[in-house]
Amino acid sequence: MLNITMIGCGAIGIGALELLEKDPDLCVDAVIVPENSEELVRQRLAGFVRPPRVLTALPADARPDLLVECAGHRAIEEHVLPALERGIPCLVVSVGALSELGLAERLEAAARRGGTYIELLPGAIGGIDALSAAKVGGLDAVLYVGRKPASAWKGTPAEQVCDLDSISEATVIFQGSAREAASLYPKNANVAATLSLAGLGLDRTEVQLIADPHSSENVHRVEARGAFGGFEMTLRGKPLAANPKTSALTVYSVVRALGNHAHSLSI
Ligand SMILES: NC(=O)C1=CN([C@@H]2O[C@H](COP(=O)(O)OP(=O)(O)OC[C@H]3O[C@@H](n4cnc5c(N)ncnc54)[C@H](OP(=O)(O)O)[C@@H]3O)[C@@H](O)[C@H]2O)C=CC1
Ligand SMILES: O=C([O-])CC(=O)C(=O)O
Repeated sequence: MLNITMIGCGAIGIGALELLEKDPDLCVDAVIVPENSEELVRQRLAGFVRPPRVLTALPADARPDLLVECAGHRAIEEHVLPALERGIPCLVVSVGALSELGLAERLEAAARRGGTYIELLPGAIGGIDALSAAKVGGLDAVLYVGRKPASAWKGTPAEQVCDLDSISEATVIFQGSAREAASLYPKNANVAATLSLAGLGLDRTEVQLIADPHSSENVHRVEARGAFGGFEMTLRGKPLAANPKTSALTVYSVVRALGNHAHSLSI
């Protein structure tokens, strides 16, 4: 049985914990959350058959088989980097954080020093296997179009581009490189960053972001061309009720990745 520590217990964390309870090969033994939400999370987990311990940091003597991050960019600095240094393998869902200059290299160096590895999860997007395989042969162009309900862009620079409450048509709120997209829209940068890391990098991956008052889904479209040929993919993700900015597929991606580490046959 794999012993897992999870960082963060919000929309993705709770969703994943509910599904993982049914897997006899996995045990989420502890969740790490900020100090001020410790009690609330303990209450949320009270109904679980095997409620994980709620902690604010990984104890010095803890040695989980895997640490899975479902928390946010700050948690990578606070928890993932030190865990890698200690030799604990880490799975990361806040891939957008790796758009920060130098962070990917620091994570890689920490994992090398710890003799372990860090795995970036596909989360809300699919086709990462095909894109990163295509990269081996050489990619010419990658375009990512992210379309979300207008309300999902509240609290972002999209508010300066249009009136999100009154637009009647789908409106392009950003067009540029994945690097610019990540700096302007850090909380929506996970898919763009994942595609960039798998493919052409942050500067050569083109991004278009759309606020769509008629959409109730997070729609991710990817087009790629290269020596392999080409592919076009549209993924229409249902948002999680607990956090509409996050697609439900992200929860399933976490559960799949953990299962793949525990089961004898994986795909
Ligand atoms: N790769 C992908 O495709 C996707 C990635 N994501 C990323 O996944 C992450 C989680 O998303 P989601 O669950 O929807 O977000 P939520 O806001 O619902 O949950 C985040 C949880 O992490 C906790 N947390 C925040 N900072 C820290 C920290 N430093 N240490 C420990 N716990 C912390 C929060 O606690 P508190 O409530 O106290 O702040 C909360 O419990 C986000 O970074 C998001 O950007 C999301 C969607 C897709
Ligand atoms: O659809 C999602 O879950 C999240 C998303 O677009 C992103 O963070 O890039």
